[in-house]
Amino acid sequence: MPELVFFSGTMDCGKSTLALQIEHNRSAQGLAGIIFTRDDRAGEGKLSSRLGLVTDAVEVEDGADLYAYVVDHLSRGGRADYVIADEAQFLAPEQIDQLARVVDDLGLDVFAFGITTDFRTKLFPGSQRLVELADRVEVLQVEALCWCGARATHNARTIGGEMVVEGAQVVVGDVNQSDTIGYEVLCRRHHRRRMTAATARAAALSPDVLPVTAI
Ligand SMILES: Nc1ncnc2c1ncn2[C@@H]1O[C@H](COP(=O)(O)OP(=O)(O)O)[C@@H](O)[C@H]1O
Ligand SMILES: Cc1cn([C@H]2C[C@H](O)[C@@H](COP(=O)(O)O)O2)c(=O)[nH]c1=O
Repeated sequence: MPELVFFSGTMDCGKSTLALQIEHNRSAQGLAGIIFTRDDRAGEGKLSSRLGLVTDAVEVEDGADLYAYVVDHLSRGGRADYVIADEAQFLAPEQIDQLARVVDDLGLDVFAFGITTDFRTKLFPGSQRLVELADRVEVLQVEALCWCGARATHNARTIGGEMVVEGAQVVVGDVNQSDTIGYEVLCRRHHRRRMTAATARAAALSPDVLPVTAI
């Protein structure tokens, strides 16, 4: 049975790498896929992983109908055995419905990859719709880690290493950006306390927390 699968996790947990591996393994067996993406850090029409691999993809624009795109591709004699959608958190809920229709009406597997929640721990609308519609939600096995060593479950947005909690939901960016707007994955405890690696380091060095020696 064809399925709509949502592979979800924090930033930097290997989602795009897995998308590229699924693409590689299927195309190595002579299957053809359509790859959708939106706002990848590598630029328009790219699906990229931090391991250095990148492939071309169809950039999804506002209002694009993904079901119509696949039907049009097939009716022009193109081949499609499966569909991959990376950065799926940026898709509109209607576009997730269109992907579900690709599964149900065209009989193709759809593999969607994305982060579930934003820097304020709120669901992205596209991810919410995926959780609502997917046949399966798979959490990636590679654990991204918080600076404290615990499993990272949340995404923090940072400016100069300090966590911010206000701003637009969508700001394309990367982890390990200390000077500009960046992101850091944290465990819930440290996300709640707004404690990033930089602020934890600063607190550890602060004279307020140095041990007091009796004179
Ligand atoms: N230099 C490296 N050597 C080995 N693994 C790396 C390296 N850089 C990144 N990775 C792996 O790649 C993962 C990020 O993969 P990526 O597919 O870009 O993540 P996502 O799409 O979930 O944001 C990291 O969690 C890490 O496991
Ligand atoms: C938490 C959060 C992230 N983003 C952006 C930042 C990146 O461009 C992508 C996630 O990409 P990845 O391949 O999973 O690392 O999402 C955002 O726009 N808003 C947020 O709150």
